[in-house]
Order: sequence, then C-alpha cells, then structure tokens
Amino acid sequence: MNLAKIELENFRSYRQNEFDFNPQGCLIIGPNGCGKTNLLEAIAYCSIGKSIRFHHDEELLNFGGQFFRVQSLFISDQQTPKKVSLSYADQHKLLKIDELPIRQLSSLFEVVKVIYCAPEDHLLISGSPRFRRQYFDLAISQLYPPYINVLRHFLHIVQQRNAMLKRNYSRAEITSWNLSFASSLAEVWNYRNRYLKQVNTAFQETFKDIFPASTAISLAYIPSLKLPLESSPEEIIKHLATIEEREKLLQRSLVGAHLDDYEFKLKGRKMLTYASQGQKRIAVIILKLIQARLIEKVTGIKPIMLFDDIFAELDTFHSQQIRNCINNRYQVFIASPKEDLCNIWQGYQIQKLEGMDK
Ligand SMILES: Nc1ncnc2c1ncn2[C@@H]1O[C@H](COP(=O)(O)OP(=O)(O)OP(=O)(O)O)[C@@H](O)[C@H]1O
Repeated sequence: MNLAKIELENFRSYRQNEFDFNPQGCLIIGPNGCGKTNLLEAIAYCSIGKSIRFHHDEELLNFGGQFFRVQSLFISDQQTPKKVSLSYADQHKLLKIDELPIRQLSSLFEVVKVIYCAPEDHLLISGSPRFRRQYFDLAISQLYPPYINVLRHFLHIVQQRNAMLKRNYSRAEITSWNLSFASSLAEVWNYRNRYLKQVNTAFQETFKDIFPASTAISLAYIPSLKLPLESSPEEIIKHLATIEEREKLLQRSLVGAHLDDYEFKLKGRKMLTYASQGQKRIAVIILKLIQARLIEKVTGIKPIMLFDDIFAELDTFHSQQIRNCINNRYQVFIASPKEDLCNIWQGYQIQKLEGMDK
C-alpha cells in the first residue's frame, strides 16, 4: 500500500498540516530543524502505532498540546483504500482503521509496512544488544505477525520465573516453569532462526550484483544459552538444570531470548571491531533493503521506505545503487537538508518544508 495523504494535528512540530503524496514517494527538503524527521516519524507512526525513534507518545505531543492526531490514507491498485487514524490524549491512544476502533495496534501490520533508515542505524552494529533485539523483533513481526505474541508470551514467562527465583520454590514449581520457559524459548528461536537464514541468503544472493560488498557480510546469532537455535525444549530444560544453582543465587533467569544478541560479520570477522564506518553504514542499508525484499516476498505487501538523511555519508556509487535498487519498486520518502540529492532522485516529487506554516 502507498501513502497518498497524511494529516497531522499537534504532532511534534506540526500543529495542523496535511501532505499529499504520489505513489513514487517524494524528497523532503528543508533546512536543519524544519521538521523533516518529524514528518517521517509521523508516517512511520501510522504504520506501526508507535514511535520508530523510541519516543514516548507524550513526547510526540506538540509543545503545550493536549492531544495529537495522525490520519493517513493508504491506497493500492489491488485493494480498497484504507484510512488509518491514530490519536492520543490523556495517556490513551486510539487506533481506527476505516473509522472502526481497533484494540490491537499489531492489526496495522496487516495494512502497511514501513522501514526507517537513519544515520544512527550504525548502532545496529556498534550499539547495545537491546537496540539490535528491538530492531530484529520488529522486523520479524513485520514478516510474521504472530511472532509478537509469541515473544510477549515468552517475556511474560521470564517475569513469572524471575518472581519464583526470588523466593523459596518447590521442585514442582521450577519443573513447571522450566517447561513453559523452554517450549516458549524454542518457539521464539524458531522464528528468529527462520529470519536469520533468509537474511544471510539475501546477503549472499539478492544484492550481490547491486552491492558487490554484500556477499562478504553475514549475520550471526549469539544465544545467551549456549545451544543451537534448532534445540528442542528437552535440550533447553537439560541446560537449565546445569545453571539452576547460579540462577537461584542471582534470583533471575540468566539465559533466554531477552538476553540474546546478533553479530554482523565481514568475511567472518566481527564488523564491530574490524569494519570501517562506511562499511558499517553500507551493511545496515543492505540489511534494510533485504528487510524490504523479505516483507514483499513473504507478505506480498510492498513496504514504504523512509530514508532520513542517510545520503550525506555515502559515496556516489552507493547512493546511486540505492536509487537503482528502489527504482519505483517501493514508495520512498527521503529527507535531506541538501537539494543536490535531487540529481540522483530526478523525477521524484519534491516537498519543500522551508518557510512552511508549522
Ligand atoms: N514535541 C514537540 N513539539 C514541538 N516541536 C517539537 C517537538 N519535538 C521536537 N520539536 C521541534 O522539531 C524540530 C526538529 O524537527 P526535525 O528533527 O524533524 O528536524 P529536521 O528537519 O529533521 O532537522 P535536521 O535536518 O537537523 O535533522 C526542532 O525545532 C524541535 O524543537
């Protein structure tokens, strides 16, 4: 689905504004601080129901505003148009799809998918494991919507198991919680493993002609529980028994999907340690393009791509290759303070924000 229109009320720096877009997307050009990123954030908000930049809803309110509303119209050739409205007031959020209130934000994933690329994406390689987990959890749930509930269930079990480890517990209790923990962890691993395999195949094959560096990149999974991702619940339970004393001492679960990590490699070596800044940047952009292709392949939905000022740091070859890769395949919104970007994206609609009434 493509975004045809967005209306903003009291969202970040926008008091009341609306924008119309064509199916190709557009370049959002304007000086620093004029609201380019805020507009991309609003587009993403309508697609995932929360801030793509990890802002709390309260922080999205225009300074002094009591509520905000973002309304979008999505259209596609094959389906009837969809109207998505998200509003927030008094710590309550309301999602409506075609005027009908919807309780589950994850319902949005079935309407539209969005991928956000920003300069800070290098944190996927050099940032915290938590940042990586958040990214991959969202990416996996865009591909397989049931994953969200599988993960939530696992995190709930960890919470309950931790509460048990903080007090005296019986053998029956730990046996029962270990069983739930192991079968739920095996389920989470199954999704993550499936995703990882597809990403690695794509690094090797899908982009080898467009980005020659792609075949040198791979993604590894670093489980906190030193077992292969294909392990059965029985194998996990056996391993839990070996760390029971330590878990009892430290009063919390010491292993699990909530502590696992991902590692980027270049020719088998850790990118974090050995890759240049440019190589890290390219690797994460290829990862996002892979994410787009996988979404398209598995769900049949073409994602909307948001590029927030990523081109300033790239050489001409890679900038041009990204354009070639998008080449009208996806609707794309590109924010930049520099107009010279228009050379690469010739023919795209230009939305100038300078001097607009915000
Ligand atoms: N909740 C808010 N209410 C009102 N204004 C806000 C709010 N949050 C941020 N702003 C304002 O939005 C502006 C920043 O917008 P944004 O990050 O979208 O700019 P930008 O055009 O992407 O800038 P740059 O090119 O520097 O990245 C700042 O002037 C900031 O004060």
